[in-house]
Amino acid sequence: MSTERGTLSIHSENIFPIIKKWLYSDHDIFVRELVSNGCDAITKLKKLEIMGEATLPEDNHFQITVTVNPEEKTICFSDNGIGMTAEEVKEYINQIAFSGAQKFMEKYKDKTNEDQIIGHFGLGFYSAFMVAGRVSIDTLSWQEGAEPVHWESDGGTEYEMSTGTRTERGTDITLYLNEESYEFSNEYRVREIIKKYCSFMPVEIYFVNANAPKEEEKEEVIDASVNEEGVASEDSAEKEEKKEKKKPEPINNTNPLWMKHPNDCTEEEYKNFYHDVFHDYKEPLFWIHLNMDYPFNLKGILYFPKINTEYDSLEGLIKLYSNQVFIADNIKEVIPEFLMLLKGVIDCPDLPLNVSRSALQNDGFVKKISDYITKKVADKLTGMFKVERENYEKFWDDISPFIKFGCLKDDKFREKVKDVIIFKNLEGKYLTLADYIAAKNGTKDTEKDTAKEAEKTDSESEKNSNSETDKGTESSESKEEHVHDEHCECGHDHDHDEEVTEDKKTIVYYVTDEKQQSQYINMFKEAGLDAFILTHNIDQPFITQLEYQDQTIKFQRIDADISDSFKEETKKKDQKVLKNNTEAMTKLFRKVLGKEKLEVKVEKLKNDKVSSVMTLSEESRRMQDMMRMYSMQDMDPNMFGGGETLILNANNQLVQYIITNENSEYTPMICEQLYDLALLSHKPLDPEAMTKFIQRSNEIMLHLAK
Ligand SMILES: Nc1ncnc2c1ncn2[C@@H]1O[C@H](COP(=O)(O)OP(=O)(O)OP(=O)(O)O)[C@@H](O)[C@H]1O
Repeated sequence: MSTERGTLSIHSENIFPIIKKWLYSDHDIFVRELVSNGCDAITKLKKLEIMGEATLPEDNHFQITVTVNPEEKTICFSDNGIGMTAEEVKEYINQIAFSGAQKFMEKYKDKTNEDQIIGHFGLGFYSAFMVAGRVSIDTLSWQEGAEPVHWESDGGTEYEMSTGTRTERGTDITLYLNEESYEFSNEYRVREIIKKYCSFMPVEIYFVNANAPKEEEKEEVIDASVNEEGVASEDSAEKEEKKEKKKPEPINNTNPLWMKHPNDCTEEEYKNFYHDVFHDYKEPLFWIHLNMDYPFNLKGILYFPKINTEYDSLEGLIKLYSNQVFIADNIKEVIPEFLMLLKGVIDCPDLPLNVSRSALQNDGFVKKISDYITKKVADKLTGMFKVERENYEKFWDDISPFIKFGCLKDDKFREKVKDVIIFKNLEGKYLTLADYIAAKNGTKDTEKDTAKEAEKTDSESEKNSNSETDKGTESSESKEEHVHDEHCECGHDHDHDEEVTEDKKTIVYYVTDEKQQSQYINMFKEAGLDAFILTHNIDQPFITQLEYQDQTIKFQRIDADISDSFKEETKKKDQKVLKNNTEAMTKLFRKVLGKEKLEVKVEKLKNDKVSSVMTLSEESRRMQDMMRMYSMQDMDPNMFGGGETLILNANNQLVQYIITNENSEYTPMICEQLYDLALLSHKPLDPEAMTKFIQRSNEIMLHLAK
């Protein structure tokens, strides 16, 4: 073939700077594009062989080799795939590749947000010009009698084509790097990029540094130094064996775990894969192997990481692949937001990744994928609740933040998991809300209902709780919704549209800080009452949602009020005395403490060891919490009604003392101490109050010593 020069079929001379600008943020993507092209070329030839059109030599071994040459500042992508004839180079490179690039540019030139281009897919071969001033192709088609072709272009609109020198089937793409892109001839940089994008590509990838000393040379150097010291060199058999061992290894894993059938994967493999991919030294709690081929193709593994510690950020990592080619991390259009707390891989070859993110948001197909993933996670959880309750409870503290987050974010998910949400009680046992209400109301019927319901939901989910192969999801979903319509998870016999007045609501008590609220916890235990431990930040919005969903329940922190169970039954006569005492003590405490608005109440509590208790109404506390969250501390919490009440126990000796000795010299000191003690078991004292409390405590001891 004589040398042929031509003009590429693009109309804009300025295409390069524009494309470079667009791709500035991730220049390294050209590696993925060129390795993928090699992969495609090999896949095409494999297909031809299967179809009986191509015959390959017996020792054929498909592979891609990436060679960097730091001295010459080049990087070369070599494959032994289908190759191209001169005609094909003209068609595929001169026309298709360049027109693809032009289309890309036309589509995005007016967009100002780089984020809108997802993964920059569809740029292919052209992306080489992002980093190279000159690119050459050396290719030999698989077809018999084909002539090798050499093509090159310096990134303008001109190209040159001539007969090449390649003697083996396949294609070499050589990039002569721009000065600002020399990093891409650095071994470690390129290894890192290949690792990022190509770790799981389906063809073996080898890496070569053309400037590194050859293995034999290295060995000779070692041998020479050993001999100088008079040590006998190894015999040739041993050398051969070593050479065998040193055979180059591919740098990728062509058969990642998610591509295997779930039944063929061992627990150890799942764990190893997790450690390798996510570099998390902790063990994952459990995982879901997604394996679906109808109505869309999706494979993947989702891991539930251990996220219990306060210091861990609640941020997961979901890697998205298309046919084993890495696309991007955490694409929130595909993965439901609340599942971003998980770690995992999703491989979905059908995803339309060459469109903008905003288009993905409205893409029905993407929505289906997202729904499918949500459903699988919900199925796994309901399955575990039913079949592996012990494990489920063991993992609960770790997984509950993300489940609650999911309930807040996703109605469908909440519908599916609402009956398998459990709460730790004061004894450290895990109950559902229905269990708690049933125990409180003295009925056990609802427990049966919940179990039945979970059973129904579960029987529709896959049998194998760790691995599922799915064939359509629609029918089971609609059935599930039907089940939930019939039963209400709250455990009440009622119509949900009915307005329930505040006093008729079932109160669900909870603790937010076991140490701080220990005095109340003890009182609760003594009175045979139960409460849930809800210590996570997410719990507050979560219980607000539960109350909204079920108007018959009301969550109340255990220090919000003094339950009737703590009080002695009082006769009419006693009540009058208590009322008078309350009036007197209110006056006294307001005066001593200088708190004009302080609410004081004298009650007869069963436990006479308890002297004073502080309560803060649930509404006021939630309001204060909210103000704290939005940094509105400067506002006066009393503007929402204060809500703090000091309860004095008329059965306690100390309280009796101040009631009968209002004018004693010790009374003011005792009042202050009782107030601080009550406050202490309710919330931490501010620094000034704490200093005073310590001083006063010392004074009291001094009085004792005298
Ligand atoms: N290594 C190769 N071996 C054989 N043919 C190749 C090779 N690289 C590119 N081609 C041919 O050039 C064409 C254009 O490549 P290009 O990468 O621009 O687009 P693409 O691979 O078709 O799509 P994509 O944009 O998804 O990468 C390919 O379709 C293929 O026919």
